[in-house]
Amino acid sequence: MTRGVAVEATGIRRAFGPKVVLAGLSFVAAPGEFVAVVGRSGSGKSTFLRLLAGLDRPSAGEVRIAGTPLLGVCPVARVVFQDGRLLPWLRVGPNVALGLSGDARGRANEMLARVGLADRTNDWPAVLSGGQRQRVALARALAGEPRLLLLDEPLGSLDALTRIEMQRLIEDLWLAGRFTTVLITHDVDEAVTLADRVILTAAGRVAGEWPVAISRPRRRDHPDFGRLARTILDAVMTPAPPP
Ligand SMILES: Nc1ncnc2c1ncn2[C@@H]1O[C@H](COP(=O)(O)OP(=O)(O)OP(=O)(O)O)[C@@H](O)[C@H]1O
Repeated sequence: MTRGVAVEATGIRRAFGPKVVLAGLSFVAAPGEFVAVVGRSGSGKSTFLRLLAGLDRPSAGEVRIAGTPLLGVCPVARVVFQDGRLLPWLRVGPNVALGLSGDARGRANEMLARVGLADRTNDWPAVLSGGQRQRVALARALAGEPRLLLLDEPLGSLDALTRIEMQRLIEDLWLAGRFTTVLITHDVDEAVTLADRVILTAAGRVAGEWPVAISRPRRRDHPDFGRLARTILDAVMTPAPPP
């Protein structure tokens, strides 16, 4: 059973003063789908994610979550940012439980165990490694039982090995929870490893789209993997006209 919601963005335009960042972007994700977003730096990926989270409003166009127009902060979405954004004055356990009430607090410990950090609940964020901090951020997002998980380069600051471990963890958690997931990444291999579908943003729109039909867990030495990753990378590198 999927817990994920349908996501629909139609004709999204977002300008900051004269600067047009999104120029009529349209996007659909099915309930429980895992979509990765790649694109050059500055192509509007984070802006798009913030709009899906309801942390920002489009200048024109509409976002619908589970068929309902999004008018404020999306109540069923949780976001994980690159730096984790843990509160330094709260220990790990309270960071994960933040915003949860009553019975839901038990889930904080459960999620810490799921990300392998059950024994770190009394530690301060400052003593954790970068990978551990991102695990805590993931646990915090998942403790809120999101039906839409929005990941903005969550593994961008991690070393290569930790990154691969975290990719496996994200895939396992997603397979177990089947929340709809949108992952922004600069790493095309990461996108092809994790996503059901990869989209490319350029010139303020979705400029390319590739379903990933390789069975999970995916191996990078699979012949289709390298072929698809090269095709996507070539598209990312192709210069786009301004929006
Ligand atoms: N609040 C804002 N005010 C003005 N300009 C903004 C604002 N937010 C984003 N921008 C601009 O919009 C453009 C797209 O930014 P955004 O962060 O969405 O891109 P991105 O694709 O996520 O980039 P990166 O991959 O480098 O994180 C950039 O040129 C950025 O400077």
